[in-house]
Amino acid sequence: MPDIKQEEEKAILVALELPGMKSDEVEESLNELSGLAQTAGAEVVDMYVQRRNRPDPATFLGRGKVAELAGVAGATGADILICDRELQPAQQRNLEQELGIRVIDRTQLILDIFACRAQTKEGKLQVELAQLQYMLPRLTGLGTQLSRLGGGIGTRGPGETKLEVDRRRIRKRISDLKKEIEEVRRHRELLRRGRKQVPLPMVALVGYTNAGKSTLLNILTGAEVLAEDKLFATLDPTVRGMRLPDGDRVLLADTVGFIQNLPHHLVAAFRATLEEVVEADVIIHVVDISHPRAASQMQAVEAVLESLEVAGKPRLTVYNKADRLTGGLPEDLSGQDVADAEGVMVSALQGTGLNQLAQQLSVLLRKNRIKKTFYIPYHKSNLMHLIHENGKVLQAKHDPDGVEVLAEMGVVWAQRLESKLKG
Ligand SMILES: Nc1nc2c(ncn2[C@@H]2O[C@H](COP(=O)(O)OP(=O)(O)OP(=O)(O)O)[C@@H](O)[C@H]2O)c(=O)[nH]1
Ligand SMILES: [Mg+2]
Repeated sequence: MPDIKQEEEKAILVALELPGMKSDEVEESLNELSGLAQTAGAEVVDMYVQRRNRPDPATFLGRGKVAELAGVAGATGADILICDRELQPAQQRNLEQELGIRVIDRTQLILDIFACRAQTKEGKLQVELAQLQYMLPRLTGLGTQLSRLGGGIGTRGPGETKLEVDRRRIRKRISDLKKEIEEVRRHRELLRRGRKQVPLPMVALVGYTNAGKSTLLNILTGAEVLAEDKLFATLDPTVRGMRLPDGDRVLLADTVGFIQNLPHHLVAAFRATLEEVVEADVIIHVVDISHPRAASQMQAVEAVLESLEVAGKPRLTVYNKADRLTGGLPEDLSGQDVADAEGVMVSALQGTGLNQLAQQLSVLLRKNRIKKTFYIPYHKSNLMHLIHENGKVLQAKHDPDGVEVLAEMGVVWAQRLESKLKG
């Protein structure tokens, strides 16, 4: 088949170092942006960090830097400038005007990657929704997102009327998309309920993008999820069964990778993809222990887990890519950090440490499953579903007012049931 791929776009990357930021963190974030740009198919021709007290309200970067970049853009034949921070619509427009090339920010870049990678219907709908929501407030005045890319004569953008039509169309599409997503979600909810009939514990693999979650899922379950050295290889959740050494079966769910500075509305858009995490009984946090910024990646993941309100769930930390640890632990991670977290070292690639992983998972599940007797009065018998969905009934004794149930279920659910019985 002929290769019809377009020539790679040439990209210049810029970041601002504002007061209070650490140089090496700005640098690392810029490197990550470079990885994202390459994932999106761009060739990075230059990277800049500018120190400033605050972003220039009109052009984000300072005057001098803008002039310098205009020269660089000409000399390198760059097509696009990517900023490692969310740009105001006006800043974006002004920069484009002054540089004469396309300007986007980290959010748009991530959205672009998501757009290329989403496989399922739900994933695609979510990406489109996030893109439109991002675009809507940016549709203002001269030179809009929809029209300004023409170049040359006639690039002055549509008049207000056309703009209003565009806005209305986009709002309509947004509301249609929301309905469609709701539809798909209901369907997934049914699937999930189906899974709960078989009361298997759900274990969610979470972690920074590229940590090796999909590779781990594949080797543990024999699945064939695309795993590659690109950021955001996985956008759609995959769930597979896995048998633990003691015979227990669990469901293992792969999830979308997290990343630093992932804008809030993006996290919201992908909430559905993260439902597996919210629903999970146990969370496995996969860490790329060979990454120089392993500790700050762990913190970024922690922050997302907190925002999903699942930070308190039973947790296992898996330090992956142990095969690449030739020179000791990454610089920002102390041995103590590793020792403190309940964790296990593995190499998903070479298949080492997997037995310990399975064993620790068994222990964790046992520890967090308890047998307990509840008295459920008939007027609260709707609460029985909590047991049926999240555990099993071992014995039941009826009397005129209710039923005494001996149940085996996860601690989390047992606590929830108890508080509902009291309240
Ligand atoms: N050396 C080494 N490489 C690994 C290991 N596990 C995964 N990788 C590589 O790391 C890269 C990313 O792996 P994935 O499994 O796609 O990572 P992921 O966490 O699913 O990434 P996203 O879906 O993008 O969030 C791939 O090139 C893997 O081959 C490991 O134990 N050792
Ligand atoms: Mg993956």
